Amino acid sequence: MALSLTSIVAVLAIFYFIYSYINSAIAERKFQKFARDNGCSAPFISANKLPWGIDRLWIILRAQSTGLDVLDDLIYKGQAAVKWTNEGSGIFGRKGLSTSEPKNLQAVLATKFKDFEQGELRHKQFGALLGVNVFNSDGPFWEHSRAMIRPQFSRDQINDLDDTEHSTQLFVQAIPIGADGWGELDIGPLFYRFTLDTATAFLFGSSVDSLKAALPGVDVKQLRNEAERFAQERSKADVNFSEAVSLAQTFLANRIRLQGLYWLADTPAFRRSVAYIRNFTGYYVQMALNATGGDAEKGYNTSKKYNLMTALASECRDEVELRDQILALLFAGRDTTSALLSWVFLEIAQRPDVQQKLRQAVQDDFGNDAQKLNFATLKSCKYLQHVLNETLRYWPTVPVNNRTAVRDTVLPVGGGPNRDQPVAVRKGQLVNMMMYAMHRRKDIWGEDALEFKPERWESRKLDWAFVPFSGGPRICLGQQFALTEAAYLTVRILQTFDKIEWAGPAGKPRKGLGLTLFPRDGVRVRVRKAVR
Ligand code: HEM
Repeated sequence: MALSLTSIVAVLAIFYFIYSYINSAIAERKFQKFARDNGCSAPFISANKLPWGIDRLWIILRAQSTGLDVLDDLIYKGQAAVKWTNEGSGIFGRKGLSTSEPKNLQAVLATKFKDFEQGELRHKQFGALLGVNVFNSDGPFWEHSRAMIRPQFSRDQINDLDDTEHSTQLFVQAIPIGADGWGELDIGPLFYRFTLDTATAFLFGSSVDSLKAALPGVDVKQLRNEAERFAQERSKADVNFSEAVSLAQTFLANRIRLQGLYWLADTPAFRRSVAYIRNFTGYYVQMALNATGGDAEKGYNTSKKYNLMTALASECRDEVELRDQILALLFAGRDTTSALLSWVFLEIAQRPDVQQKLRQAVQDDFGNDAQKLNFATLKSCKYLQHVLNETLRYWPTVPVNNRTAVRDTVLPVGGGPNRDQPVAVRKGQLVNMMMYAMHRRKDIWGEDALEFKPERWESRKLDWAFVPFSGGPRICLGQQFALTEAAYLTVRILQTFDKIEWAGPAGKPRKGLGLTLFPRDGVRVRVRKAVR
């Protein structure tokens, strides 16, 4: 008797399930043996109420409307309750290990670097805009990218602060000051413009000067430069570069939140922004390729001072790769640095004691002189550095991060009832690194861990409990660039305004979580121009 098609499919399905079951049972036995051989103990397992972590995803997605503080109420308290390491079935059933242990972060990021990678998901989440680049690749392509880009972040390039001063002056002009010498504004959006302008000057050789659009009485359309007109024509997006970047950034953040369903965050507006940004950047890439290929007729000013695009163009002739590498740097650097500045000024405005001490340090080291500011002098201004460090501890702009294990491996702590035993990690397992929680642990930072206190840095050395820029071979490439820009602008603002008062909502600041952690209600301040 011939079997029907349905019966054949059913038999095959049963065989497939049996095969998968046996396979995973064998893999689990192998993994358990691996764990035993390496002296590992089981991690604390957190159970979800609904399958595949749907309840958790739902809570996170609704956080804005319910007022839940994901970092404090869910992550910090959750990590404290499980003694800083646990395993949970992540969103859509992917088992993840979450940890706020310095030793584990050190292992993932440095000592066991080869056992982990960014993983496929990250490539897909960012790929729609950024293609493949230093930020979202692994293996040989990442090594090649990093080796090519790293020398361009040398101290000499960072020390060229002419463009930074140019943007600082626009920044100050964009602050409306009344006849009484006072002005009130949300200073946060200006930080976004500032970091976009200084980053584009460094990367493209020419700042997009988005701060000009914030000056009083300016016709924004008149400001569009050639690259913007070029991008607009081709992408049919009626935006400028800064608007396109903001929109794309929001979509990228949503793609991260949606995890495996990242592809849902996609609309025609997002695609138009992507096309705009790629064309805009492509315009500069073409000029850099022409310039470095000796085609002077194309009009690129080769005598212009250093810029990263031209430097990279002499090593990489692939137009698309060059574009994606530059874009990755821009996206990795803009929001992170502006979020840092936003938190610094939120704290300075809310804490007159910190402001007073910082102002004194600035006066002592620099007076009112912009000429004295450079990489070395900014670094040696101790209290300024303490304020920056404390801001990055208390408000880490990248509050959580993750890696995927590429083989069965072991992390030094987190197993057993006291979480002090090694813990085994499966190949393919996600390890979530909870920097925000780790930066606020009382057993590491003291009873005052939940206070903003720059003075703690007088006696503290940098170690793996403090990783705002990550660590190991993939440590942030722009760390010194970002710290120099942030320190420079902070000093110049304090030289220009002698009082900064908080004018935003009272109480605990609400957090915004996009690609970075930022003050959700902005940074509303009242400032008084210093009289000289
Ligand atoms: C306060 C400012 C900044 C913070 C807090 C910050 C933080 C970080 C963190 C945590 C990572 C690790 C990401 C990961 O491995 O998953 C990273 C990587 C990176 N950052 Fe930054 N960043 C900042 C500014 C910048 C700037 C200004 C640039 C460039 C202009 C930049 C370029 C990069 C690049 C290229 C990577 C990838 C490095 C690699 O994977 O080899 N960052 N950053």
